[in-house]
Amino acid sequence: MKIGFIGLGNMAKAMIGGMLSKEIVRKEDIIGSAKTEHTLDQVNQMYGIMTTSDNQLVAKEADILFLAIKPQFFGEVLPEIRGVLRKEALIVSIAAGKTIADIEGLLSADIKLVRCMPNTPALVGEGCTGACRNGHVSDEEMEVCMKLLRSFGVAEEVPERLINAVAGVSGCSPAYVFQFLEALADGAVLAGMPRKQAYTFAAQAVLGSAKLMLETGKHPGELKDMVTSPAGTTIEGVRVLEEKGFRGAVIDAVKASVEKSENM
Ligand SMILES: NC(=O)C1=CN([C@@H]2O[C@H](COP(=O)(O)OP(=O)(O)OC[C@H]3O[C@@H](n4cnc5c(N)ncnc54)[C@H](O)[C@@H]3O)[C@@H](O)[C@H]2O)C=CC1
Ligand SMILES: O=C(O)[C@@H]1CCC=N1
Repeated sequence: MKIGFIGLGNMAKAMIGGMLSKEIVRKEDIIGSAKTEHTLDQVNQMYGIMTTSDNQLVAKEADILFLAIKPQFFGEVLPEIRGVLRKEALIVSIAAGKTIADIEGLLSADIKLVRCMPNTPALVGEGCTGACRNGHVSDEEMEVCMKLLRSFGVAEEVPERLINAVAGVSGCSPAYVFQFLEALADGAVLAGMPRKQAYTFAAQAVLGSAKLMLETGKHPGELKDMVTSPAGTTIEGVRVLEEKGFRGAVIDAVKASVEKSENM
């Protein structure tokens, strides 16, 4: 099975890195195209996959073709590959904001199409992907696609109406988490900790908290209460975050991302 990537940017590299590390596909089975020589050389050297500037070659070869370009370039790139796609190929778009109807409109209503929303932790096998499909993708074909998406993390099928919510909660949120991590570490630096150590402690605290929630299945409020001793140190910090509108700000950030996806 040949896997094609049109676009070899941050998200494609994370997915390819994740797929190869799980040995779900071999590097010989991946071919990718991008715009600049620099990217083509870089990705070829990083992963040993075949790279080319020829989008049509990738589209012709791929059994599963990932559209990993920015949504703004769909109008330019999709008409370029429309004529060479194989009828049985599965097209998988990872673009924010581009609906199944948009993509069918640019390619053909007859294509087998999956629209998904991954995230960059795919690079370390901890991605999170929501995926939906059009009516031409059979259960068996979807399972093959989901297996590929699961090679770099959690992947679940969702109705298309929830794809923008997936973008908000997991596609975009690594950026919010990194903002939080940077700030958390700054707080530790303010208290005298060396910066490198502060990043390790901040990241491990977030990793451990996420794992604790996933593995215990406990409500986040209950887990918060387990940290928060009466008249203790944590409640002081919790009070400040509530005063500053931390939770409202996070909800608004997700809402803004969802709305941007809707209006792209
Ligand atoms: N970065 C992220 O965290 C996530 C990105 N996405 C989606 O992934 C897609 C790609 O995003 P990024 O990887 O962040 O962008 P990027 O800017 O890092 O990569 C885009 C790639 O497309 C290539 N490209 C540009 N024009 C091209 C053309 N005409 N033909 C072939 N290749 C061309 C560029 O050379 C580059 O390799 C977007 O549609 C985005 O919505 C989805 C989920 C998360
Ligand atoms: O910012 C973006 O548009 C992309 C899509 C989801 C995450 N990054």
